[in-house]
Amino acid sequence: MAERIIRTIGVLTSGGDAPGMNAAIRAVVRTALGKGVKVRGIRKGYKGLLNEEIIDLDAGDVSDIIQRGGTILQTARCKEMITEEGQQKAAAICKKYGIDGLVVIGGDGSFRGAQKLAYLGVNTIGVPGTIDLDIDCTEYTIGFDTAVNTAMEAIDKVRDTSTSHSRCSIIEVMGRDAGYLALWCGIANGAERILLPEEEGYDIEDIIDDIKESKKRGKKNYIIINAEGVGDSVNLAKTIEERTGMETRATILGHMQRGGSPTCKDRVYASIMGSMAVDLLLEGKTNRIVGYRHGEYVDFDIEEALGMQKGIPAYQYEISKKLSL
Ligand SMILES: Nc1ncnc2c1ncn2[C@@H]1O[C@H](COP(=O)(O)OP(=O)(O)OP(=O)(O)O)[C@@H](O)[C@H]1O
Ligand SMILES: O=P(O)(O)OC[C@H]1O[C@](O)(CO)[C@@H](O)[C@@H]1O
Ligand SMILES: [Mg+2]
Repeated sequence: MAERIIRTIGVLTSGGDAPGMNAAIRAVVRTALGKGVKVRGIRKGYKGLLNEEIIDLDAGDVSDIIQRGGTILQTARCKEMITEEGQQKAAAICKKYGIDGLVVIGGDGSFRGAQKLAYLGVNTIGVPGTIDLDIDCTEYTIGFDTAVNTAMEAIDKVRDTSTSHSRCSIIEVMGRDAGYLALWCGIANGAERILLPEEEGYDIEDIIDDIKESKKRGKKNYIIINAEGVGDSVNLAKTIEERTGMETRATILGHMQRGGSPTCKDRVYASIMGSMAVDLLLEGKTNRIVGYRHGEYVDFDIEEALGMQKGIPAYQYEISKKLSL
């Protein structure tokens, strides 16, 4: 591919924040500056781009942020960016500010926006930053490791009190459309059940029979990890208590899962991916996302990346069931 001259790179974070986004921003800024390229930070994702909330970023602006959760640039969800007019306005603003390369740190939705900008002539590279782990072309997304560890630790705590009271606990983890957090917590916390948005409903009778059986076997608790996309944890708790006689509580972990200092893994992967995004732009690439596959950092065409459907690995799900006796 022919080299493109990139003089200014813009960077934004979009969609739900994810621990490690700051490490990625830092890597973009310092890699670009190291190559003599100017960096502009765009606040609040596409919303900030459309409102021209654009600042210059220097090496010092990203000091002391690698260990911080959230995103110093802030983030947003922006309906206007989904419209053609919004996309054209966004591309025109990039041109106005001399942004000839843009690094978009976010999830699948954010990449759709990046793709539209690429079609409108702004060179874009996506860096996967989402706690949902729901981008098929990459085995890793920034933030998942921190979020899953945060959820796991919280669930351990709920289990302590659940066991003490011989209760059933339904613990709702994030994931509107993606069940990876639920699956991993289910395995890591040794849950009796995992309810996933990828499945078509669940069999309440089977759960009730299983709880009754487990009570007979003398089990001291019954842990159900429920993904946000399945939801309705409070009503499910009421039904279970009424039908089994086992005291049941629902705990919705909520946004605490998205915060906190990133793990080592999130910091390191974010640093490498952020840096690689700049290298790809400088190599003349556009409309691509960075990924991690089979032990290597790779890049994919956005179209191809978003075309892949990420399902829950059936074998892993089966194992979670086998282990939850
Ligand atoms: N089809 C689309 N075309 C253009 N822009 C889009 C499109 N879909 C989403 N976006 C933009 O990307 C933003 C973020 O998308 P979304 O809310 O799906 O989060 P995400 O990037 O998938 O992250 P996460 O799922 O981790 O929260 C949207 O608010 C919107 O501005
Ligand atoms: O914070 P919001 O906008 O309610 O978004 C919640 C959604 O974002 C995610 O946390 C991903 O960022 C999903 O797991 C969740 O469904
Ligand atoms: Mg998403």
